[in-house]
Parts: sequence; C-alpha cells; structure tokens
Amino acid sequence: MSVQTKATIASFGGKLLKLAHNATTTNCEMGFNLYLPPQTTINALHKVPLIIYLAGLTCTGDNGAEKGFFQHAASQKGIAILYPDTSPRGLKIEGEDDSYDFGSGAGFYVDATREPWSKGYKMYSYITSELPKTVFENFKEIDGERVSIFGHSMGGHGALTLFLRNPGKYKSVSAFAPIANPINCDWGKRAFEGYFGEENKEKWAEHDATELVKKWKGEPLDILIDVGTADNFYKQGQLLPENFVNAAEGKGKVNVRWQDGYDHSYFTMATFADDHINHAARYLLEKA
Ligand SMILES: N[C@@H](CCC(=O)N[C@@H](CS)C(=O)NCC(=O)O)C(=O)O
Repeated sequence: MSVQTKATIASFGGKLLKLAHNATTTNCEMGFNLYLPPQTTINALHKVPLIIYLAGLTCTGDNGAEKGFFQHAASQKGIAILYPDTSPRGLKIEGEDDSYDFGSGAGFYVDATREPWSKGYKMYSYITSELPKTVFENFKEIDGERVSIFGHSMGGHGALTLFLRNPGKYKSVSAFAPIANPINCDWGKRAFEGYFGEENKEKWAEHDATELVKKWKGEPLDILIDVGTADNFYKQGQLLPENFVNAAEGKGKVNVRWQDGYDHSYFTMATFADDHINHAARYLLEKA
C-alpha cells in the first residue's frame, strides 16, 4: 500500500507531510496529513507514539494541521499526529456534495450499511484499520502499539465512539465540543438515517457515545472534554455533553471543562491544544 507525498512542510522543528493513497475501504484516493516530530529526524531508530485527530463537518485533514496548533506540544513531547479526511471524495453518488452535514465532509466515522452510501462511506473501517495499517507500514518511526485518539465535533463523536467500541486499542481519548449523543440531535439523526436507515436503531446505538458509555466495562475512564460556553452548536442542542456525563456516572472520570466565551471554532482548539496533547502524552509516554 504505497503512499504518495504531495508536500513536506517544516513545523515546530518536525515535518508535516501532505500525503495521499488509494484506499480500498472508501473506494477512492484519500488525502491525509502526518506530523512527524523532531525526535524522529534526530534519531531514525527512535519510535514515537501516534495520536489520531478526527475533524468535524466540512473539514479535510488540513483543518486540524493548519489551525489546531497541535504540533506545538506534540513536537515537545515527541508524538506523531495523523490527520485523516472526514469522508470519501468523488464517489459520484447522487447528492454526495449537496449538504455540509451529510455525504462528503460528513462521513461520521461509521460504515454505512444503506445503499448507495455503503459503496464507500466506510470511515469506521478506514480509520480503525486501513489508514493506520498504511501509516505503520510506510513510517517505521511510528510505534503502532502506542496510539491515542481525539477530535472535534463530528470528530469528537468519532474519537469517543472508536475508543469506547475498541477497549484497549487507544491509550487515551479526548474531545473538543463532541457530538456526544448523536441519536438525539439533528446532525446525528440525519446522518444515521442516511447511512443506516431509519429502522435500524440498534445500529444507531452502536455508534452513539452516550449509549456506548453506559455499557463500558473497561478500565476506569479518564476523558478530557472542552466545550465553549459561546458554542452555537451546543446552544442548538447538537452536542449534548451532559447526556454523556450522566451516562458515564460510575465509570471513571469525565472532565468536561466549560470554557468561558469560547465558540465552536479552531480558535478554541488552538487555545487548549496543549492540554489535549499533554493528556494523551500521560498515556502514550508516562504510563506506556
Ligand atoms: N458550515 C456549517 C458549520 C460547519 C462547522 O462549523 N464545521 C466545523 C466542525 S463541526 C469546522 O471545524 N469547520 C471548519 C473550520 O472551522 O475550519 C454552518 O455554517 O453551519
């Protein structure tokens, strides 16, 4: 599985690589970004852990890499960052590019079971399996045994659900403004109806962080979540973090920090980026 390098950009002493590969799960070429911290160039034998950043609606792998400021702390800690795209592109499915919250840019990190989306909208398999396998094969400086995950909005939903569905696969999880209970908000209902079908409510629950956390039987949780008090999507009831916190009662620590005056944008993420990388670093470096 070869990877094509489109650009190499110096960033915080390391390298941000703009890459692409032909993915079989999503049936198209997928672009992604990979940040290699300075530790990998200083000593090629030094293996670094990886954190996967899942972006939100309308995003590609570029948004987090260019506006999240995650490379700052990652370069200090010696952590690589993988920035995937949020959906397949150009599958020529009717209506694919018509709305910002469904289809391209809105894969919701699920494997669609409903036609025609089931042809390539397999972002769950792509993120949990095909993409990391490709990265570990092509970049030997990354330690495939030490991987964490985090994300924003739709990507926060992705990070929480991938972590909760795969106990032990990821060393830690955190999120900015996650869609924490998609089966009960408009964004989630639209996506799950489209990708799974209206009738398939069991499948909906399998990809809902609030439903999943109720069933959690793994290690005590330690989840960091930032939500801005000026986040319009929170105010519209798209995020529902309180439902997640209530459902996680007795399962460990869910630290929701209400950030006064902050909105849904990348300014919020850039501001608290270091905290999320440091949260992951505790599990990827100190407890590993
Ligand atoms: N276009 C949508 C908003 C979409 C949106 O805010 N997307 C967030 C993730 S949910 C984002 O990160 N956008 C890209 C950016 O800010 O760089 C609207 O106008 O309501």
